[in-house]
Parts: sequence; structure tokens; C-alpha cells
Amino acid sequence: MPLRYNLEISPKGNLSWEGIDLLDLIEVYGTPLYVMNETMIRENINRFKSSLQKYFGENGLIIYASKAFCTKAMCRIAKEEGIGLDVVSGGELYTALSVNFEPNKIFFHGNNKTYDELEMAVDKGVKIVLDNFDELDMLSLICKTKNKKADVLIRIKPGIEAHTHEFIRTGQIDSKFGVALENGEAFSMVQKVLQKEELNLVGLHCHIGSQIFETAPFKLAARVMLEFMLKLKNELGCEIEILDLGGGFGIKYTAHDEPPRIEKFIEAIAEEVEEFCSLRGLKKPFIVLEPGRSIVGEAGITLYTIGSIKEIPKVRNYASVDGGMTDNPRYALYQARYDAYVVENPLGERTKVYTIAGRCCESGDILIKDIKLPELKTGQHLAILATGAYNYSMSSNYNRFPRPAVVLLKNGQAKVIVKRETYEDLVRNDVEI
Ligand SMILES: Cc1ncc(COP(=O)(O)O)c(C=O)c1O
Ligand SMILES: N[C@@H](CCCC[NH3+])C(=O)O
Repeated sequence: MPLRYNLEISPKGNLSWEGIDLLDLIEVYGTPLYVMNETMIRENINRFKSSLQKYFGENGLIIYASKAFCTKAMCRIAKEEGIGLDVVSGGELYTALSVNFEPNKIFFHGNNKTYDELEMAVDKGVKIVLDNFDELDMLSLICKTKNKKADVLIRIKPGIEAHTHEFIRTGQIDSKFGVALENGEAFSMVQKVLQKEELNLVGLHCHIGSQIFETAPFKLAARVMLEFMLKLKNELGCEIEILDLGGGFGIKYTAHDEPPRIEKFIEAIAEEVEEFCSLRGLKKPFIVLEPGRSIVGEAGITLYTIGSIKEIPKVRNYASVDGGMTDNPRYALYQARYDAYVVENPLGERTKVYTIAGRCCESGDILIKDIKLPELKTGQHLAILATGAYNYSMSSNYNRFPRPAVVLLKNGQAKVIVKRETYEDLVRNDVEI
């Protein structure tokens, strides 16, 4: 099996990435260890940028969905690449602002933003994606109190069910996100925003789900949104500038996954926008896309040390590692599938089926269920692949496990971008009685 994700074999026969022997990396930084590949992150960003540029010229913007992996270093990479940022909390916004990210390229999402978060967004001048009527009222009050204006988009439920796991589907009617097109809900929200002098309606937004493998749902979402824009133009004389179609572009986690290339998604969206706008006489909107997983997912791996190996005859072989659902909760949450290599034996014949378990006090603490690997030995190391998205960002301190460090690789150099947590970090906010 050829190595994926630009992984290679080092002169010592170990797995290597960006010219770095991963066993050497482990010797320096220990395990568990998140490893991110800067070259791949930048390549992915540039694939999105050049594709969008090809079809929309200057009339489009990629905004990285920072929920996938949000650290100062990642925000700085996005800033250097000239893209925007999707944030969904005061914490993500704070991280972005701490590297002086241009506020007007930040889009603030969330279905229940707090007063303080909205205040911070208004003060800094970031774009706010309005989710509901309560938020609209709160934002209007904040703007009036401060005598400031805010640029807003409205999050619409386009009523599309993308074929993905139920928990990561968001565009259908039964969703906590956004306002529905049905019953005129979205229409009356637009009317209400237009009546507010302190709010400047700049765009509409939708997001249909995550890890989507088909281009058709994106085309459908674009069509539904453009129909609504046309209705607003015809009935309210309101021409909306930005159409933000969200993220959700699928990636390859295992050999079975065959996601379309990034270019294919954008080409499909462009075809739909082009056709609709020329046939129906609508001005082509400024297109925003919000990829998260497809920028960082395949550009991350996690390294673990293999501890106990338990072979239960005729049942299952468990190999436990020194991390678990605390650093990657995605099997526990979505029965997510991953692939892995043994760092010391990357191309060894895969002869035995193992379940890779974590060390949390939880039976569901599994990282990979039933994966064929070479015979494993305690003390060897495992690289779980495509863990760059929604791993570090969804990590926890359950069982009081400190979070692993994050190391960023580029051209043979490794840099710590998030330090390993210590026991002292774990008790820092505890108050003794
Ligand atoms: C509003 C919004 N935009 C963008 C994303 C990024 O999605 P993905 O990481 O699948 O590209 C999400 C998460 O699903 C989201 O909720
Ligand atoms: N966190 C999820 C996806 C949700 C994305 C945010 N709306 C995952 O790991 O796949």
C-alpha cells in the first residue's frame, strides 16, 4: 500500500513527514503528540483560493472555519495566506484578534451568542452571522447603546439533507441553526433587519453539513439561496451582496473514502451560480466558502505509544495507546473511521486485526475499531492519520489527562505551537476549600 498524505519512509525505515523521522520527533516531544503539516495546510488553502479565483475572480473569499483547528499559529497562517476566518465563539474570536487578524475578514457564527460576545464583535467590527430573532434584538440594542453599526449576514436553513452523519448535518429544517425559508421566517427576518438603521445587511449564509462527498447538495443549496435572493430583490428591492455557502467539503479518512477534489466542488457551485444568475437576471453575488476539515484534516496526524495488548481469543485484540477520546472523541461521537501506520514498521504486512483503545475510564473510549495492522508490540508507536480537524479542537481533560502538545512541521523543521499541558495546568483554576 503506498503511503498517503505525503508520508514517507526515513533512511532508518521509520515513518517520516516533511523530512522528519517521526521516531526522532517522538524522542524529543513525547506522546501523545498532535503533528500538523504546514506545507499541506498552505497547499490546501491555495487550492481553495486558486479555484475560487478561477471562477469568481476577485468576487469571492475563502474563510477558514477555525472550529476545525484553532490556535494562534493557525490563525497566523490563514492571515498570511490572505483568507478570512469563521469563528463561533468569543474564544475563537479572541485567538484570531490576538494575531491581529483583520476584523472585517472575520465572520462570527453561532446559534446562541452571548451579549458579551456580540459586544466584542461590534467593538472590533467583525461581520456577524445572525442566527435568530432574539439575537437580532440583542445586537440591535448593543449597536444602539454604543452608537455603532454592524455588518450582518443571516443564516438560512435551506432545507437540504446532505448524506452525512446525523450529528454533523445542519441544513435541514429540524436544526438548531438559522431561520427557515418556510412560513416566511427568513423573509421576515430580512425585513426586520432592513428596518434597523444600525444593522447593515451584507449577506446570506447557509451551511448544509460536514464531510459531504457529493457536489449535488452544494448546487442545490446555491440554487435555493439564489432563488431567495431573487425573491428579496423582486419583492423588497433588496440586492444582497454576499452569498456564503458554508463549508462541509469531505476528506479522505480511509482508503474507502473517495471525496471529489476541492476544484470539483467549486466548479459545481460556480456552474450553478453562473447559470442561475444569467438566466434569471440576478447580479452574481460575492461568494464566500467556509472550509474547515478540508484545510487541516489530512494535514494532521496523532502519534501514540502502544501500551498494553490484550488478545481475547475469538473475540477481539485490544491494543491500548497513551491517549484516547480525550484527544480524539470522533469515534465516540460519530463512529468515525481512521487509518493508521506503525511508526517503526510503516509498510509491514497487515496480518492482524486490532481495536485501538484509549486509556479513559470509558468502554466507548476507542480510537479505531477493527483495523488490520502488522503484529503490534508494546512500546511501538502508532500514527493515526487525518486527525488534523476536530481532534485538538474537541479535546478534553476527562479523567484529568493533560492535553498533548501540537507540533507544526515544515521543510524538516518542527515547532511547538501548543505546549503539552502539565498537571499544574490541570489544577490551575481549582480553588481549594
Ligand atoms: C457554519 C459552519 N461553517 C463551516 C463549517 C466547517 O465545516 P467543515 O469543517 O466540514 O468544512 C461548519 C462546521 O460544520 C459550520 O457549522
Ligand atoms: N465536529 C464535527 C463536525 C461538526 C462541524 C461543525 N459544524 C466532526 O468532527 O466531524
